[in-house]
Amino acid sequence: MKIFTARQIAEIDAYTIEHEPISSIDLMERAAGQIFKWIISHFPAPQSCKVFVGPGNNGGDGLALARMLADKNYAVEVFVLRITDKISDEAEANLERIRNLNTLDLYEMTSIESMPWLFKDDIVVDAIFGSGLSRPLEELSLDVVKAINASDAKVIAIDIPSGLMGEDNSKNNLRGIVRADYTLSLQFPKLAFLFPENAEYVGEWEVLPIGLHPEIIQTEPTAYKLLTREFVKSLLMPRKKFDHKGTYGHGLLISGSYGKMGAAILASRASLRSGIGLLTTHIPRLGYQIMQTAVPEAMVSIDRSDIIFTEYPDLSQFKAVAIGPGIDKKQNSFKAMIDLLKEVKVPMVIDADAINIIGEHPELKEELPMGSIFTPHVKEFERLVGKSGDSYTRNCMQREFAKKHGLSLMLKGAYTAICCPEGTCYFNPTGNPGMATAGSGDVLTGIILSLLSQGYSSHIAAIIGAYLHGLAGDLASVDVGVEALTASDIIDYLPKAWLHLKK
Ligand SMILES: NC(=O)C1=CN([C@@H]2O[C@H](COP(=O)(O)OP(=O)(O)OC[C@H]3O[C@@H](n4cnc5c(N)ncnc54)[C@H](O)[C@@H]3O)[C@@H](O)[C@H]2O)[C@@H](O)CC1
Ligand SMILES: Nc1ncnc2c1ncn2[C@@H]1O[C@H](COP(=O)(O)OP(=O)(O)O)[C@@H](O)[C@H]1O
Ligand SMILES: [K+]
Repeated sequence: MKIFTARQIAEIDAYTIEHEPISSIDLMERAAGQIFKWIISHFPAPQSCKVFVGPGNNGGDGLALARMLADKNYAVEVFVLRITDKISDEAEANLERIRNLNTLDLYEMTSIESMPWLFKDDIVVDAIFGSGLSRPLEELSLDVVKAINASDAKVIAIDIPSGLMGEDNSKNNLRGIVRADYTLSLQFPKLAFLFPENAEYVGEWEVLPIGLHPEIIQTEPTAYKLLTREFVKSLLMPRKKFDHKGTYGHGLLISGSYGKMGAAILASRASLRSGIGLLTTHIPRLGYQIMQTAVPEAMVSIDRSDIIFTEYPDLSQFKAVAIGPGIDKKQNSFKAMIDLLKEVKVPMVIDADAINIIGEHPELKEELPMGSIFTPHVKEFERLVGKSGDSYTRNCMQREFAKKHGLSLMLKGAYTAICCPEGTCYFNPTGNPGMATAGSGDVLTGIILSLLSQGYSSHIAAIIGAYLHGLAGDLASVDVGVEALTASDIIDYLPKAWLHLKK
C-alpha cells in the first residue's frame, strides 16, 4: 500500500473530484459516511459525542459526521473553533446543513472560556485539522487540544490527530498535538503513524477507504510503502517439481562466539525453516558439538579459534553470506572481517556485531559489498549511520545511506523500515512486542540468508524476510502470548507463517 505525503493526498483528492467525477462535498459525505460506519459499529448509540471542528475540510468531515450521528440518536454537541474568518466552502455547506437541526447542539468557540467539560464517557471527535495543517498549533486550537488531552474522554481523530504533521514533526510543538485513542485515516496511512514517538498521539489507527481514484493512486510515485500480504506473496518464487537442493542455494552463516553459540543455532534453524538448500555455519571450535547436536541439518565449518571468529572457509561455493549474530568484536574478528568484505562477491547479510565493527571502523564503509543487506536495530543504526533526534530525520538518513552505498538498509522495530538502493522505503506491519526478546534478530538474519541463497534479490529477500519473521511472531503470539514468546517460538511458527503467506 502506497503512503503519500499530505501534499500528494490533496492532489489525489483533486484528481478524484475532477475525473470520477464527484463534487468535493459528495466526496466529503463519503469520507464522513465511512467514519460514521466505524463509530456506530465500535460505539453503538446512545452515546454522548462532542465534535470539535476546525476551518478546513477536516472540520467539514466532522460537521457531516455530526449530522449523521445525531440522526442515529447519538447526543451530539458540535463546537466550531472560530480560528479565522475563513472556512472552507465544503465546511460552510455542512455547517449550513446542521444550523437549524434540533437533533444536535451547535456552539461557536472564540475563546477557551467556552470549552465544555469532557467526561470519561464522552466520545470526542477531533476534526480540528487534517492533512492541511501547515504550522504548529497556537492560541485557541492549542488551548482546545490541551483541554482534550487533559480529559479522560475517548478521542477519535478524523484522518490524523490535529496538530500532527503527516511526515516531519521534528520542529513541531508536541504539546499541541491531540492524543487520540483511535485515528481513522482516510484512504491511506500517514508516514508519521509509523514512527514510534508518534504512537502516543495516533493511538490505534485504521485506514478507511473513501474511493479515491485508482488511476492516480497507481501512477503517483511515492518513496514510502506499507507491505501487504498480497504484495509479499506476489514476490515469492514457486518451487518446481524437478528442483533439487542445489536449486535453493548454499548459504554461509558466520555466527557465534564463546557464550553466544545460541545465536548461531537460532539463525541456522531459522535459515533451514525458510527454504535454503544447504547451510554451512562457521563457528568457533568450542561450539562444534553444540551445533552438530542442536542443528543436525547444518554443515559446520570450524574456526582455528576456540572462542571467536578469526577466519572463514573458501567462499566459492556460497550463493550468500551472513555475518554477525553472536560474533563479538575482538581485534582478530575485525581483521577477519576486513578480509571477508574485500573478498566476498555474493550478497551479504550484515547484522549485530558485524554492524558494530563497521560502525567503529568507518573506513570499512567503502568496502561494503553492493547489494548487501544491513539489519541494525536503532542503536546499531546510530553506530553505523549516525544519530538523529527523531524518526523522520533518521528515515531520511537511512534512505540516503542505502542510496549512497547501493545496499538495502533495514531498521528493525515495530514497523521495520527497509530502504532500498533506488530510494524506496518499505514498512513492515507484521510483528508484535512479544518479539522484543533476545535472539529474535538472529532469527531474522537466518531467514534473510536463506532467501538470498535461494536467489531472491537483496531488497526482495529483506522484504519477504521481515514480513515472514513478523508473521511467524504474530502467529506464535496467538498461542503463547506476548510475554512468554521466545525467539525459538518464532522459528517454530515459520512453517505456519509460510502457509499463511502463500494462502
Ligand atoms: N475533498 C477533499 O479534499 C477531501 C478532504 N477531506 C478532509 O479534508 C482534510 C484536508 O482538508 P484541508 O486541506 O482543508 O485542511 P485542514 O482541514 O487540515 O485545514 C487546513 C486549514 O487550516 C489552516 N491552517 C493550517 N494550519 C493551521 C494552524 N496551525 N493554525 C491555524 N490554521 C491553520 C489552513 O490555512 C487551511 O485553511 C483531510 O484531512 C480530510 O479530513 C475529506 O473530506 C475527503 C475529501
Ligand atoms: N514491538 C515490536 N513489534 C514488532 N516487531 C518487533 C518489536 N520489537 C522487536 N521486534 C522485532 O524483533 C527483532 C529484534 O531484533 P534485535 O533487536 O536485533 O534482537 P536481538 O539482538 O535480541 O536478536 C526485529 O526484527 C524487530 O523488528
Ligand atoms: K483531525
